Amino acid sequence: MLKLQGIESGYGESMVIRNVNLEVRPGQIVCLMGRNGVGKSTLMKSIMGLIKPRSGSIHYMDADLTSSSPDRRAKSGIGYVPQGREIFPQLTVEENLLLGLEASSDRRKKLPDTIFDTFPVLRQMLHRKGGDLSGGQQQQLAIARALAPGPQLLLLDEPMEGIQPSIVMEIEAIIETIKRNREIAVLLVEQSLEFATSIADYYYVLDRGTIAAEGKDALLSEDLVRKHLTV
Ligand SMILES: Nc1ncnc2c1ncn2[C@@H]1O[C@H](COP(=O)(O)OP(=O)(O)OP(=O)(O)O)[C@@H](O)[C@H]1O
Repeated sequence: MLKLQGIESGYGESMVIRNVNLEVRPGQIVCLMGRNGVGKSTLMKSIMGLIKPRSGSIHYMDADLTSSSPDRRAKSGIGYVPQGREIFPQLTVEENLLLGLEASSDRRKKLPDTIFDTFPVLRQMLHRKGGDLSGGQQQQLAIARALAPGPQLLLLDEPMEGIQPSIVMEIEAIIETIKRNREIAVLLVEQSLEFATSIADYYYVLDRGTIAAEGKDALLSEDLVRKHLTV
């Protein structure tokens, strides 16, 4: 459903992503791994159109999105949770969630009830300001906001970063539920090898902007981990 071919992108003079080919199939959980600074977030932003690739193509569900705006990509059914969450701290939880609906293709105005079944804590906090939530609750809000318009593909950039272990488990459980239902595909940037290898249908290891390894083996070889993943 998502296919990147020969993607090159970067900032100003510096090229960060080089010749990346990557695919996500319907219902798959695909993990993108790699050390800090290798370009994982840059690749996610390129998929979302927040950075314009210098070459290569991005296809999603038979459409060529290579030159499309971020808004068009979101309306095509790609949800995005950036690293650092980027919720609106001055807006209430409800207002943050309603903003997520802007990305729906059918102009839906009402939040789906399933959002609150998945994230019950958000129902209790509907009228609190986003900025007053804990880090873990903000992450849940960011994921809920991305799910509200009903995407078929969810891009999650390090959702477990900087949150307490009990919430990590909740977020892992949400990703596991998504995997069980197979209705949404996920491209997940994940630092925890243990979780990534337990959940991934397919993985890519990025090193200095290129794909250094890929596959579907649940267990990554020690050699590969030492070469491309350990600090
Ligand atoms: N806005 C920017 N302007 C210029 N260079 C940037 C910008 N954002 C990131 N970079 C550079 O691009 C390279 C890749 O960064 P990126 O954030 O994509 O890596 P990452 O793999 O996601 O790392 P991390 O796990 O630390 O988030 C780094 O060298 C970084 O310094």
